[in-house]
Amino acid sequence: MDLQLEQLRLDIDGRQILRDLSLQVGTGQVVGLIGPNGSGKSTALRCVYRALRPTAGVVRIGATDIVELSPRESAQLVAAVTQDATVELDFTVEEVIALGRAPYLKGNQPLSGRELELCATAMRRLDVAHLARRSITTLSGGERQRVLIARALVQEPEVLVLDEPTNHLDIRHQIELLSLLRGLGPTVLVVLHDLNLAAAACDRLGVLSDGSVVASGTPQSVLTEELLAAVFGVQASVVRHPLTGAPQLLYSLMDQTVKDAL
Ligand SMILES: Nc1ncnc2c1ncn2[C@@H]1O[C@H](COP(=O)(O)OP(=O)(O)OP(=O)(O)O)[C@@H](O)[C@H]1O
Repeated sequence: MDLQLEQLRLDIDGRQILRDLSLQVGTGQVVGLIGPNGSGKSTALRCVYRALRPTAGVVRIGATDIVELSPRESAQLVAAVTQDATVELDFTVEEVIALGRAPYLKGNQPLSGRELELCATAMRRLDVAHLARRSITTLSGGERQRVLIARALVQEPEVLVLDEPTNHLDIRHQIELLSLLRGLGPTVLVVLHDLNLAAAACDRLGVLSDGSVVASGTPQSVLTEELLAAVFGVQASVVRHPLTGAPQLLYSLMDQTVKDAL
């Protein structure tokens, strides 16, 4: 199903954090949300997984306004991998991943054979099968991140939102994760800071600045030297990846000549 953010506005303590934010993610597409620190990326995602209710505007999945859904219905449609997910309880990795099925289970109903296979497949895809019996509290940041993504996959959502999922991951796992997102099935909205990885992994990008989408489209159309200067305040040269043709950015460190040019 497609995901639509329609004219979202969010005010906190009299300050507009999101202003008329509109963005569309087509069914099965991977759309990257990029923008400087504090531009509203995490806040926009929070509106999608209902941690925040916008002051105005609508988030739709297919034809459904998500505020009309029960928490269980919503958890069947949207899975979120967030920065602030805390897993303090002393659960094993396989128990944490199995929790992804909670929106479908009643009471203490055990997982079916199909659900156990789903968990095993997600563990293999995220390279955490060897950690199955370990306590989640003993994992490294990157291992833990991969477990939380496996749990989100097990949820079989229509829409998957991820907030900087490559944080903590080494470069191999960053590339593996972003490659995985592309063939996954659900509609994906992902916040990324690494613009080169965003260009490689996403069908489209939405650029946030000061709570609004200031540009959206293919990475090629969005990642221009002018936009990078105007929105991020950096001077970058845009070249083509020699194998894929995706835009890739080469940055210059800021000496006075560069600062003067911006
Ligand atoms: N609960 C809150 N109370 C007050 N201000 C908030 C709250 N949540 C977010 N903000 C402010 O809203 C703005 C957008 O925050 P948000 O976390 O969405 O930005 P971001 O684009 O995800 O930033 P980053 O790249 O640094 O993670 C920031 O200025 C932040 O300080």
